[in-house]
This record gives sequence, C-alpha cells and structure tokens, in this order.
Amino acid sequence: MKVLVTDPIADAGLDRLREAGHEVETAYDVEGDALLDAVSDANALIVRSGTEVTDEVLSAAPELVIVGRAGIGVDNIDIDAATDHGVIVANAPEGNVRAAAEHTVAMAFATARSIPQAHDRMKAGEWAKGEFLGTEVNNKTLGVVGFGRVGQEVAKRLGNLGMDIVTFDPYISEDRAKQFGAELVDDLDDCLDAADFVTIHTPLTPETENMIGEEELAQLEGGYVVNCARGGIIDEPALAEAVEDGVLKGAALDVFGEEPLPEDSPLLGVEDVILTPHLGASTEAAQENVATSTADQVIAAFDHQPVANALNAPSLDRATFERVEPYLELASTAGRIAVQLFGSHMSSVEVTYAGDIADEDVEYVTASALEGVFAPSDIQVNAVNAPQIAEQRGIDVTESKTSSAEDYQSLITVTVSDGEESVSVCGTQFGGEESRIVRIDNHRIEAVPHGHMLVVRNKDEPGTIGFIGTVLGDSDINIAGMFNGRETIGGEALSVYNLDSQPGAEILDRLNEDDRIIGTTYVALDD
Ligand SMILES: NC(=O)C1=CN([C@@H]2O[C@H](COP(=O)(O)OP(=O)(O)OC[C@H]3O[C@@H](n4cnc5c(N)ncnc54)[C@H](O)[C@@H]3O)[C@@H](O)[C@H]2O)C=CC1
Ligand SMILES: O=C(O)C(=O)COP(=O)(O)O
Repeated sequence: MKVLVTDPIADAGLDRLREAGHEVETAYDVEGDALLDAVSDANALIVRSGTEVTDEVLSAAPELVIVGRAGIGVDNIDIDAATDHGVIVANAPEGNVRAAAEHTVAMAFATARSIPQAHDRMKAGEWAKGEFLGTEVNNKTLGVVGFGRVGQEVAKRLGNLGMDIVTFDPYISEDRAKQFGAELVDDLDDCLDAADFVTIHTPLTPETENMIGEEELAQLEGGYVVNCARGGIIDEPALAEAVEDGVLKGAALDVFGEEPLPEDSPLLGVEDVILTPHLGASTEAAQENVATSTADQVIAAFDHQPVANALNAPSLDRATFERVEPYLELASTAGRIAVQLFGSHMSSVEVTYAGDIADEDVEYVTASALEGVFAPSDIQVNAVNAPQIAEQRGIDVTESKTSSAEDYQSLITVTVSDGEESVSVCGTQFGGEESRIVRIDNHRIEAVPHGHMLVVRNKDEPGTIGFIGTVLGDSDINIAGMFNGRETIGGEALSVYNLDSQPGAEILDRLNEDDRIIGTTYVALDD
C-alpha cells in the first residue's frame, strides 16, 4: 500500500510503515495541485497541522483508506467529507500531551519573567537588569479553559508550583476537576475574574472560535494569557491591543489563526506578546510517540483491524474486535440479501442480535450490516460511512438484543422495512468461520451465502423444484447448491439456489409465468 506523508514525522513512524511492507512517500510542504496529484494514488495520508485535508483533497484520492493525524488537533481535516468518502480519520491523542503541557508551563514562565525579551536585550549587548520585574506563579490563580488531557497536565504541573487552579469546561464532571485539585466554575466569566493567568486548552470549534475577545481580556486586567491550543480561539488583534495598552501584562502564543503567522500580524509588533512557531508537540519523545502510533493505525486500517483512535468509525479494543470479527461479513451479507429481496424505498433497518453476540459491543457489526444494505446502491459505502448514509437517506437504524438464539450460538437478523412490508434475513456462523443464512422471513433454510443466488417463493406443490431445475438447466445454468424451506405442507415455500452464473431476466420471466411460482429474486453477493 502507498502511504503519503505530507508533514514531517519521526523516522520511527516511517520505518514502521516500511517494515510492514508499505511504500512510503514523503512530500513535505506540498499544496494546491501538487498535493492533489500526490494523493491521487495514495492509500493512506499522514499529516500534522501543516496540511489542510479538504473535500477537494479527499476527492482527488480515490484509493484512500485512512488519514492519520500524527498529533491531536484535527481542525485541519474535513472529517465529515472524509466520512462521506468512506475514509477513516484517526489521530494520536496521547503521544504529545506532556510535550504540549510542558511547553505551556514554559510559556507561562517565559511571559511572567519576560525571558525572551531579556534574552534579546542581552544578545544585543545590553544588561537590562533594572527593566524586568516579573510575576511569580506561586500563590496566583491559574484559569484553565478546557480541562481535557493537556489542560489537566498543565493544572497538575502548575498546581505543584503553588498555583490555585480554576477551570471552565462545561463538558467535564466536578469530580474530574477535584481529582486535579481544581475548582470547576460554570461560566467563562467566573474563570477569567478569578484568574491571574489564563491558559487555553480547548479544541477550535464553532463554540470556541473567538471565545476570548476584547471583553474577556478586559476581565483579566493585569494578568497573562497563554494559548498553546489553537489559533482562532483568541481574537488576535484584540489581544495585541490589550497587551500594547497594558490591560494585560503579557501573552504567550504558540498557535495562530493563520499559520505560518503572516508578516503583517499585529502580534509581531508587541514587545510583551511572546511567540513560538507551533512548537508545543515538538519534542523528540512526542514526535516518536505520535509517529509510531499513527503508523500503527495506518497498518491496522490496511489489515482491516480496529483503528484505535478512529474519529469517524467505531473504535474497538482489539479483544472485542477479535470476538466480533467473525460476524462482520455475516452481518454485511445478511444486509445485502435483505435489501435485494426487499427492493426499494426502505425506511428502516433493524439489526437484531441473539445469543453470545448479544453480549458484545456490536456498533461495528451494525455498521457492517448497513454497509451490506447500501452496497448495491452505493459503490463508495463502507462501515465508516454507512451509518451516515443511513442518516442522510432518512433511514431509521435500530439495534436490538435478545439472549435466546434457539439452537444456535449466535444469530444476527437484518430486517429492512418501509413501515408496511418487511424482509428479514437471519444468519449464523458455523465453526466461527462459515456463514449460513438460516431463515428468510419465517422460512427456515440453511443456505451458503455467496456468488449468484436465486431466491424463489413458490407454492409447496410436487414438481415445482423439478420445474425450476429444468428451466435453469435449459439455459445452461448449473445449480451448485439448493436449500428449501416451507411454512406448512402445501403452503408457501422458499428455496434458495446457489448458481454458477447469473440467470438472465428471461429465465426469471419463465419461472414467474408458472402458477406455482409466487416470486423470484436474483441476489448478487461477492464470492
Ligand atoms: N501547540 C501544540 O503543538 C499542541 C496543541 N494541542 C491542542 O491542545 C488542545 C487540547 O488538546 P487535548 O487536551 O488533548 O484535548 P481534549 O479533547 O483532551 O480536551 C479538550 C477539552 O476542551 C473542552 N472544551 C471543549 N469545548 C469547550 C468550550 N466551549 N469551553 C470550555 N471547554 C471546552 C472539552 O470538554 C475537553 O475537556 C487541542 O486543540 C489540541 O489540538 C495539543 C497538542 C500540541
Ligand atoms: O497535536 C496537536 O494538536 C498539535 O497542535 C501539534 O501540531 P503539529 O503536529 O506540531 O503540527
């Protein structure tokens, strides 16, 4: 498989991909048409924050399976578009947390003690000792906006250095904050009012964009702001002005609304705004961590294994995946058969689990069933985008579980319905490997689902199966296997034929003309 890497990642990650037998192409700093060209035959794309993965880029990459983000923030990746294209997006949410937290602490000290400014003066030959009077962090209050992985690590470190911690994060529990000795407040205002230093650790989202503007900065009068999360959360011109006017003593920024920072940014001209070029994750350890974690996920995606930190596909732990893996194909196959038997205009899909499988996390199995349901109508569908396709098409998806699986260890039933009519296809796994369809609606059968299948509903009358065999034989269509089930003697029967080739429409017409035949459906499955 070909892996395109468009932002620099550690050699350890590149080596791991090559050792797994994949071709690695590095094309750092490509953009525009060159990027579109480079991704055109890529099976995986690995990026950091320097590459914008847009719908256009994804559209230019028909072979793409996964976009790996060797780091945390995915605001440079259009995840919805990736999902539409059936492309997994996965990040490395742990490997650079400590690096980002340490950089934040370093930036807090750098601004509180004017280290870069003093350094510049010394390099210019000046001993400006009398001009710098700093602020201690000891006994001050740190306001942490966003108390996730990085925010917590920062709180831990600066808490140990004598700071009181107040945090604003509407999405965490009070217990979580307490665990880190932090006071959780309900409003951003309360956090800003209490804080001497504010540090931002939220992702950039529509909610956090520009959440710190002129008014918020004014509330922090005499304090410091640190942002090592994402540009765009703080209004940059307002911040430059607040520091310039002495409303704030200083600010330290690692991230910017536009990167690289444009030469005319107002931040560049303000002495007490200190800047680093997005270095939060730039330590050897962090880079090795995120590169290897991303490489592992790319390799897993190629091997159809669970992708640990997938953001747009169910992510399962390996042990759960191994238990549900035998059922993925069965679920997909049951979905394919059900939808082809049903025809068009379904409004709902129900996936029912019985027996052992009902004890498992079946989200991914349901996604596979949906993949099967949509496969005949959408060549781009896979288990990543199938749930979204259902949503877009207004199809209700329900999952239900029951412990009773009759005589089987596990059963999966896919039912498609339009609210009035429905078709149910129920299957099991024999010996953990061989799929069998054991029921279609109320007809018990034991059909091997593969290749060309003909499903016939007929009256349970003598000679009917012989007639069907004759019609197929006359057209030189060989029957590889046949399974028959009926509700009652003389009632409606259902038979499934595995054929060596596809029966043409004229064959189905000939069958349908006979009074004993209630209906025929050709079902195509992959071999
Ligand atoms: N400068 C750099 O090189 C690095 C920057 N980062 C950035 O740091 C940020 C945080 O990363 P993590 O802590 O790993 O993420 P996380 O997902 O663990 O934590 C983010 C926290 O923000 C909170 N949050 C979301 N919306 C909020 C809102 N409107 N108000 C208050 N809180 C809100 C969430 O509840 C969550 O607890 C990300 O933007 C990430 O990209 C991470 C690593 C390196
Ligand atoms: O992991 C993150 O979110 C970061 O911001 C690090 O970005 P980078 O990988 O250094 O471009």
